[in-house]
Amino acid sequence: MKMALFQAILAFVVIFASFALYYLFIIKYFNPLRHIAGPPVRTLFANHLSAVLDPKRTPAVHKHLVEKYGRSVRIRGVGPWDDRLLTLDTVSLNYVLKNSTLYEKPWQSRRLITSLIGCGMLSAEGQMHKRQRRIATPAFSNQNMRALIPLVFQKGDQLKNRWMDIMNAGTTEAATVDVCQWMSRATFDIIGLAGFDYNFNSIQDESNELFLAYKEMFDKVIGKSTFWGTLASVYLPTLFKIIPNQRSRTIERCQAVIRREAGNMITEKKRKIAEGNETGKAYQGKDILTQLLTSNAAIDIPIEQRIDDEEMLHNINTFMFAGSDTTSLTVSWILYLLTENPEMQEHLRAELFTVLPPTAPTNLSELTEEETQSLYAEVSELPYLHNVMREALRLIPPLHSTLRVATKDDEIPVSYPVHRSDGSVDESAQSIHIAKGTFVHVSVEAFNLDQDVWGEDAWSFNPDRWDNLPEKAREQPGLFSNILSFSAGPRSCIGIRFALIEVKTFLFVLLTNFVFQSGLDPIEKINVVLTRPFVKKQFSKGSQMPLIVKRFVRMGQVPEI
Ligand code: HEM
Repeated sequence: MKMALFQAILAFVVIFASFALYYLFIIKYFNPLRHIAGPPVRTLFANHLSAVLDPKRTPAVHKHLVEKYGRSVRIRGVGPWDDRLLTLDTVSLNYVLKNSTLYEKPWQSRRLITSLIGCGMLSAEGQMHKRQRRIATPAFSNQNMRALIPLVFQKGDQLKNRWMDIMNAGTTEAATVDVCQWMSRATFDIIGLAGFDYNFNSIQDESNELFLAYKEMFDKVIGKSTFWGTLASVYLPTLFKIIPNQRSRTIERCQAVIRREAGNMITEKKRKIAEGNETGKAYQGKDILTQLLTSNAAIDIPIEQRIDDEEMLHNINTFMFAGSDTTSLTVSWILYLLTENPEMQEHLRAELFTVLPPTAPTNLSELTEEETQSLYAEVSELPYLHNVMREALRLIPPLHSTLRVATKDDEIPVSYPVHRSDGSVDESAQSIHIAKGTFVHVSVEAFNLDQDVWGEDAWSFNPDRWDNLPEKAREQPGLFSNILSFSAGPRSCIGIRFALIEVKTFLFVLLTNFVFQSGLDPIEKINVVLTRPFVKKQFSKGSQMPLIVKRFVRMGQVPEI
């Protein structure tokens, strides 16, 4: 008996050791990427992840990599078994993003997303993703997005009034405001109402249980997680089920609240739709959930193409996750960039006032629906506002980079010479051979900041560049304005129009009422799932962007009391 046990343990140790040896020392010699040049790896477990993911370093790192190793670079991922391709070649990037069945999101990123928000559109793959995207697409139509505009103005007003209250409570006309936190509350409110007809009311008061559950899950778990903690949760999920830690307990607790509340939303909506069908007065809900349920029930959708309540719930979570912080960060970074460039802030404010009728009420949400639509139509056409927005999205894309994995052996086309690991340069290379299972690192930021494309000043904030783009930049593929901030191809951002309405409306409302100035604390960019602002040396306090906000008084106008 003892002998058998000893043999079993020995066999386990031998098998484990063989696997470890194979993954640590041998597998890399089978990876075709070994022929591609890349930066050295100094120790067995060293990697290049922080160098290519830290937005404080990446512009210089990418520049250095291109100069030294060309535009197709082999980098080291988590360990020696994970040599990946970092491509800074537009043709390769375009190919990878457009061929989304060949280049999927890796199971590791999908497991991480799924563990938080379920298998909705962000993490689903294959037929499941196609089905979900098809059902959701009508909800993001132009018409539905137009219907959103009055709501965004209303939330813009609420935020403005809260800030006015903060100023009125103080002795001066200025206050230090954590723009990032407030914007996050505003975008939560909007996605709650526009997405599910659910009022988080978080601009007014942060006590809603569902709001707190989302906030806690996203802020405390994502915003403060460590690299190794995240890695452990991806590779050893069962371990945390058996021995839960604080992170897994928080997620479980928050998810229970979310499941209960989101489940109620689905049941209630279905009831309203069914009631409308019975009474012949079709339910007119304009929110995304109603649209999803309606398009899911459309007669031209075959039964097997429909999504069930569980997937519906995962997509509610997905919209909360994908549709709130991305937009609030965009507005926050724009305001930050405008504090760094006060003359641009003034120029933009002057432009915004050109479309604000002098007779307009202080609260623009008091305008009629028609007036609001026509005001937004003018706002959306303002050229400098558009330039400021796309320049900020170019310079600080909320999603710094993303990852894809090859689902079979493939040849990725290239448009630049390929540097080989033996030091030679293959000027006539047409493609790079990539093995099934290899990761491709897609750097959104590197694409947007490429000096070869955008010019020497590519790393600086210059909204005027959009009036005279270099030809190379004009030829860049991308879903929006030749940049990659909303990605490209079948997995690109479905909420882009939603986001643009929010960003422009908030800038309009806030900049016509306030002047923004840098706070006392220096802000830095840190990549925690998204590129977030932190006060320097205050990482443990979570993402924040304290700016000085002053009431803007137009000449001849008396400030509100
Ligand atoms: C400025 C704001 C936004 C930015 C910069 C942004 C950016 C992106 C990017 C880069 C992706 C691709 C992710 C990847 O490849 O891993 C994406 C996907 C997605 N976004 Fe956005 N997004 C924004 C706002 C929104 C909003 C407001 C919504 C919803 C209301 C939304 C919903 C989604 C969804 C559902 C996906 C997954 C699409 C799919 O895989 O088919 N996003 N977004």
